[in-house]
Amino acid sequence: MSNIIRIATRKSPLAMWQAEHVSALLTDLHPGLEIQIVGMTTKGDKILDAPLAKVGGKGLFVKELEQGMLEDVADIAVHSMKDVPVDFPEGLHLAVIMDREDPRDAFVSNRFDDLDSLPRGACVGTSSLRRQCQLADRRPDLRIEPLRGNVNTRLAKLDAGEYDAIILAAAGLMRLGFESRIRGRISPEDSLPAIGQGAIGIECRRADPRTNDLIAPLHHRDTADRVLAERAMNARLHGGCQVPIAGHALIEGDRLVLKGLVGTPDGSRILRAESDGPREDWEAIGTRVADALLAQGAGEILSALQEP
Ligand SMILES: NCc1[nH]cc(CCC(=O)O)c1CC(=O)O
Repeated sequence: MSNIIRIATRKSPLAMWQAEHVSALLTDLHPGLEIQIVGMTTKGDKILDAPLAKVGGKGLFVKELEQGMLEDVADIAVHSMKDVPVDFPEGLHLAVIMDREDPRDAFVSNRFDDLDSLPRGACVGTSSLRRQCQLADRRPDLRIEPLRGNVNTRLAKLDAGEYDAIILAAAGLMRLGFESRIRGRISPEDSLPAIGQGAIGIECRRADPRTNDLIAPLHHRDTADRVLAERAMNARLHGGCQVPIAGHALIEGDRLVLKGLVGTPDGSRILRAESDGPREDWEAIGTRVADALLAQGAGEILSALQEP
C-alpha cells in the first residue's frame, strides 16, 4: 500500500482530466509512486434535468468522493474548487490548492464574436445563477435558457443550434482542449467569476501524514490565498447552496484585493463590494467584503432564494 495513491474522481471528462493531471504531477515528483484512479458517479452526475440549486447544490458532486476517503477506498479527491462546499466532513481537509488556470468566464458561440454582437432577444445558455444575473444586468433583452451537463454536452447542445451562445468557464474549455471554441474571455467587470473558478483542490484525510506529505509540493500559495479569501466571503454570506454569488481575488505585491457580488437571478438588483489588505489577512478581507454586501441587503436576496 505504501507506494500507491488512490485518487477519487467523478467520471466526467473534465474531472478525469484533472485527476490525470494530478497523477502526472505526482509521478514526476515521486518516481516509483503508483497512482490508481477510482472513478465514481455522484448524485450530481445522475440528476441532469433539475436545476442544481433545486436538488441540493454543489455538495452533490463531492459527497461520494468524500465517503470514498472516509471508507479508505481512496486517499485523495481532486476537485474543481468552484464545486467544493465551505465545510468538510470530520476527518477530511483541503490539503492543497493548486496553481490557478484563467478564472474568467468564456463566451462561446458559432455565430457571434461577443456579448455586444448578439442581436436583441438572442438565446444564451447557462444554468449558473451567477452568470444569469450578470448577463441579465448587462443585456436585459436576452433570453437566458438553462444549460446543464458536462462541458462536452454543453458544447454539443450549442452546436445542435439550441442556443445562439453559451457561457462556460475558460478553465474547463482550456483543460479539455477546446480553447479554440472560446470567442472571447469576459472581463471580471462584466462577469465576476465564481469563487474558486479555475483552481483545482485536493482533499484528503487529516490523519494521513504520508499522503499529506506527498501532495504538499502541489500547493500554490498565491492561488491558495486568493481562493481562501473568496471562500471566507462565501462562508460569511451563507454556507452551501448554489446562489448568485461571485467572488474574485487578486494578489498585488503583498496585498490581496477581493471583489464580491450578490444579485438577483434576473439582474434587477446587483450588490458589489471590494476590500483589500495584507495577503495573510485573507480571512478578514473575505469577511469584510461579505459584511459590506450584507449591509447593502445581500441577506434578504439570498434568503428569498433559499426558501423552499
Ligand atoms: N460547474 C461545473 C464546473 N466546475 C468547474 C468548471 C470549470 C473549471 C474550473 O472552474 O476550474 C465547471 C464548468 C463550467 O463552469 O463551465
